[in-house]
Amino acid sequence: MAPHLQNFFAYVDSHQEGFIDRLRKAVEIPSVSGDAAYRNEVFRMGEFMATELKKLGASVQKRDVGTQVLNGQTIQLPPIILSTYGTDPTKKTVLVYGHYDVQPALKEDGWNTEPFELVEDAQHRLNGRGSTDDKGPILGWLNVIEAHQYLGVDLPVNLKMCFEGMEESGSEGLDELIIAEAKGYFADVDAVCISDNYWLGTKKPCLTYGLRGINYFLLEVKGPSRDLHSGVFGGTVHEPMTDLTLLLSKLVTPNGEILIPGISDDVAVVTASESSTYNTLDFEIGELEEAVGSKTLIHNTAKEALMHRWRYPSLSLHGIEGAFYAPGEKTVVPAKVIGKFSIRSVPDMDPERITELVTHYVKAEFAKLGSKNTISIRCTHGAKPWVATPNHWNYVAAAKAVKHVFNVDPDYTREGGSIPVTLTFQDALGKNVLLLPMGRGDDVSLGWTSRDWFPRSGKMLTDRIVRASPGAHSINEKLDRSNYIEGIKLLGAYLYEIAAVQT
Ligand SMILES: C[C@H](N)C(=O)N[C@@H](Cc1c[nH]cn1)C(=O)O
Ligand SMILES: [Zn+2]
Ligand SMILES: [Zn+2]
Repeated sequence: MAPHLQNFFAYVDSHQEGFIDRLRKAVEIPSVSGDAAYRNEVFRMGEFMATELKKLGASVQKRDVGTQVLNGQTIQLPPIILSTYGTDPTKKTVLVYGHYDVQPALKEDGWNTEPFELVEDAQHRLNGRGSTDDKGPILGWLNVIEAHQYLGVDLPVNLKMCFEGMEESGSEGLDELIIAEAKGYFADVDAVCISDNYWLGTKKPCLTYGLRGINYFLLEVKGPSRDLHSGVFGGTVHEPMTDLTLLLSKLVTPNGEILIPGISDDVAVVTASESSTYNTLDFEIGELEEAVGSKTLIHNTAKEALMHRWRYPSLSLHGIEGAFYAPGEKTVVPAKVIGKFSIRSVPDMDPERITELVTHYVKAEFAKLGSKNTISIRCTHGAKPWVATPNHWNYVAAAKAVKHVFNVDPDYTREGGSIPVTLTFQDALGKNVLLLPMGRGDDVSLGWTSRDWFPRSGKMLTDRIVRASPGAHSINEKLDRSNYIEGIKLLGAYLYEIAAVQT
């Protein structure tokens, strides 16, 4: 290995605590983008990123992208941070993207530790909301810059950084900014790297070349003007919950088959070459069971399961706002309920077509009920699916970096989640996009959001939590210390390989 990389790796190894401290400060800011009550915290996190970048000597622009309506209020969108480190025209320019907002988290959801405190446990897991998604990875880039400054070595490439505070809530404002700046701020970008996903399993690194899209729906059923007593009014009114649960049951079968006519018409057919890519993956069905924390998988083989995670659409029911869920036996008839569900889409599905099909179907099914309640359905945010060809020099460089750090060749994976901006970068800038994950597959496995699932049994709740896997959007999100530290090395090594690779 080249001496500059050896020195860089040694520096990272011996400065772990400082890097963890930076992550600790970031996790302590509850930058939840999906709740208006936390909007100041998202701004505070944006300020934290800007300050850290300026301290490292990077130039920083905080771009205001306007307002949004959330929880019935019009509120300011958090800034998009555009930062530049190095402007040497003889070097390649790499654009890195990540997000500084997080999913919601409450201790009473079943977290073992305070979600907005970074707590290292006996297995050297750094627990805390945003540790892996996506504060650890974005700070990884800053740590790479800091290490080079201390070593007195220039970065081998110019870095452009784009950090947003709305990724978990539809990336509002970002597409427009990228399109507007494609020939401006982003004009000299040679390749794009996003570290905001996870290894397939827990041991082997991967490079990711595909994501599913998402259409998120709110289905509201309204009836009485106020909540009612079921003893007084039960049997006399059309109950919104009855209508809603029936409609939700018409969306998907327990085997995951989506019931909306026409929804799968545009799904790309599996070619023989695509099918063969699943045969070489280092992944067992048992790993998925372990990640899920139960033996409740729909499919029997790893190949089938991964295909349904990566390249077929899925429909998930997320929750019902307005429904009674607290402990106790309240005999309420909720007056208005909002069902929440989303469809993960794949090539060649189109978000607008999906919304059309869903809206038409839900309204037609509602009409069959003969209910006098009213419904409204809307898609709150959408993202298109994305697939790249992983033989580009961007991927070649990343594979070499993986080899330097982990001494293995990476797996090539797709991902079931969504990062709305990926396709925009690819299309608007016309550049290759690589996903280079830092965290492990079990950072993201869904643990039980126990408050909703086991609302009435404290005992059962505890039993479940003990067995639950950690989760990026669920309880006990974590980033293993070694993934953070080796991940910093990986990001740095990637920049060296980008500088060296033939284009
Ligand atoms: C893969 C990425 N780290 C992620 O978690 N993306 C989210 C994006 C999203 C969309 N609606 C809400 N969040 C995801 O795939 O759920
Ligand atoms: Zn993320
Ligand atoms: Zn996320």
